Amino acid sequence: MDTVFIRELAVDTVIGVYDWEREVRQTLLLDLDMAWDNRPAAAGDDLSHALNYAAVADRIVAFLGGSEFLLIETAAEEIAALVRSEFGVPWLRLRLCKPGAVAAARDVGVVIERGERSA
Ligand SMILES: Nc1nc2c(c(=O)[nH]1)N=C([C@H](O)[C@@H](O)CO)CN2
Repeated sequence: MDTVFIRELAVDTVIGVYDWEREVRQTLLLDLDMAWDNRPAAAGDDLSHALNYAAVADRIVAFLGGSEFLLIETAAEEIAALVRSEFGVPWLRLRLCKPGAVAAARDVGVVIERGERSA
């Protein structure tokens, strides 16, 4: 299966378990790989058959930007469910990063895979 991807999508949101984190907005970075058969879009040179990465990115920014999750695990799970249900994506891998959350680390985060990836 082909993929359509998004790299380092930056979204400001309320996220975190500590009291101070409920009072500020922090930037999360998202990498997303989505299984999609790209041949119909290519054959017709037609966006209507493509998985529109701009539409997916806009939806994630709107959803995550308006959310107030405690854990990045929960945010990742909800984003994965939304992308799969609203865009018909059969499989995805989502990496959600919270840069700066651990002072001595460049980055921390989670990676999840959901759905079935056909050959
Ligand atoms: N596995 C996780 N560990 C931690 C999370 C999280 O969302 N998932 N969150 C925090 C705090 O909010 C932290 O980011 C504050 O710096 C700690 N550990």
